[in-house]
Amino acid sequence: MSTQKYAIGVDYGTQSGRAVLVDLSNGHEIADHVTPYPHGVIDEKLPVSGIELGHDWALQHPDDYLEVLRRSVPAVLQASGIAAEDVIGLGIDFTACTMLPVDESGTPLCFLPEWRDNPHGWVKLWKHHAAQDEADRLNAIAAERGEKFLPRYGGKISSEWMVAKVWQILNEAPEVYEATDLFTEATDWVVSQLTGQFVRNSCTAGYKSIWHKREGYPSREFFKALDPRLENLTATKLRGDIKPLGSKAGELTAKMAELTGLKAGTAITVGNVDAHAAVPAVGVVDEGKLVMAMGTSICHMVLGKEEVEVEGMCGVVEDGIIEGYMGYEAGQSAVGDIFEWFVEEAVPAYVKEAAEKDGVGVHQWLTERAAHYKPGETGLVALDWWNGNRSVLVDTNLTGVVVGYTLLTKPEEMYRTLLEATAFGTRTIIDAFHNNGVPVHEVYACGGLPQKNALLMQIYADVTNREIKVADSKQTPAVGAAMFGAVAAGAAKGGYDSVVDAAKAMARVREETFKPIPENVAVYERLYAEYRTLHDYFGRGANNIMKRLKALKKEAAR
Ligand SMILES: Nc1ncnc2c1ncn2[C@@H]1O[C@H](COP(=O)(O)OP(=O)(O)O)[C@@H](O)[C@H]1O
Ligand SMILES: O=C(CO)[C@@H](O)[C@@H](O)COP(=O)(O)O
Repeated sequence: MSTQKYAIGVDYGTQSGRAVLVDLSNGHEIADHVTPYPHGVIDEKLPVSGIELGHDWALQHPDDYLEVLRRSVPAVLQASGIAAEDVIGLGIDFTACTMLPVDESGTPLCFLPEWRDNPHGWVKLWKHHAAQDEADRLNAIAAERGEKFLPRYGGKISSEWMVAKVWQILNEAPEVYEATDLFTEATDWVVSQLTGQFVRNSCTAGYKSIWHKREGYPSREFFKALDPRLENLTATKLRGDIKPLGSKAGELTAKMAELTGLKAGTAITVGNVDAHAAVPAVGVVDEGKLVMAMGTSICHMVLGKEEVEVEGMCGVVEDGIIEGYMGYEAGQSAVGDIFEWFVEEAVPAYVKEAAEKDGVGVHQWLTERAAHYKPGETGLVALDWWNGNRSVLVDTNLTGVVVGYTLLTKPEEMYRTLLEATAFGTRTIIDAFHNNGVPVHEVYACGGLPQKNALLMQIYADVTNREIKVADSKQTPAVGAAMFGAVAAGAAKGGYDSVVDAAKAMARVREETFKPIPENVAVYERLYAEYRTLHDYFGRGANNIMKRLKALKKEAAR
């Protein structure tokens, strides 16, 4: 056994899961391994039965999560050559609210033949948006009752979150609701598979299940007002101990030790959310610094001392990110996903052929050409609502808009416009925090996008007029998860006693930063004003055309 100690972080993203083995003395990533989910995002048909899913559905297969443990954990152990006894802790982070129904033995209902062909027996992925009716009703009832929790969630509970999703199950498949012993976040379920015991984590409970450190869940009366059948939800199907981030959920079972190659008894920390785990991994453990986890979507995280109200934020949770601070979260529900839509669905054949001929990906081909344009030169501006608007409008029924097309518009101009639109979405969020008592002085970026697209990052620096520091890590959330794993192991075992200590030793950002270019900032101020006009016009009820179009579409599909 060496004195040098390590931890493993496993990051469960939207398309894949990845394990990273991290040196606890300096945060260096010794080995990483990605397992694409065999079933990916299930949004058209159920596996096996081929049963068609409704509009706005997004499911996953829980065995895909175990597959990541089966493949990626042994792979990082093997690649690193580190002895299993020197890996003292493991932490996971996940997309959220990604939830599933399980029976008394903790088995996902979709594993059981009697529920396999019912879409409600499966994991509902964070971006499952088919519980909007329930979310709308929940928000109306909470507002009418003057529920104190509502302002903590920016005035609206999202259809992506636990209660809306549970209520959808109850409404559409009461038999599945009945057969469910627990509704659990996927992050808590995977931890329970590792340790053999079920504990919830305070982060997802706080941000996604309306739980409060001092006040607990909303009252039974509130749930009864939603639906009498939900009156006892929190004491029954949402029951379970809720432990703070970094605490030990349990130890690795012998069965899981065999499956992963780790030692039985390795400390396993409670589950965490991907974006939240990334915050200490870039060294942010105090106020004024906003962290963007940039991938298919963006989560924006910032710490504060006071609890204040910010329009449309996803939530403020005490100790929700770092102990001793109010953790604020906001987000954009599609960013990389919009660029991917463009590349997959809207690019002419000549672009794909040219990219192939040049031996580069379509994103890169478009980006190289888009970089030749100055801000404003495309004559275009867009609203980034391809997957609704998470912050600050909190409305999944909003859709995308591009203004300014002409017969001369080029694909690279459209691509640049989409990059800019997402930057304007982020600017709206930063302004909402900064102008309402949660100052944002510095911006940090992590996730896949900062590594993939420097033009995008420069646009973000120019649009937000803030310098952006980028994580010096390919897998920031996983490194954060490993840090929490090291905290669960504790300093006596070679880990850390707090995540602040872990961050001091292990967090890293690159030296090179993206600095705002004054002449770009000036033009983007003007373009941003145009964006805000469109944003308020289409997003705040002056013209509900997006909703009318969606309603027509639904009617036509019937
Ligand atoms: N060169 C690029 N420029 C901009 N976006 C890109 C580029 N290459 C891939 N993407 C986008 O990156 C997203 C994936 O980001 P990543 O951080 O790897 O995933 P995840 O959010 O699942 O963790 C996809 O939505 C894809 O469209
Ligand atoms: O909503 C949250 C966190 O609160 C994320 O899990 C969700 O946006 C998915 O993130 P990714 O785009 O997969 O990184």
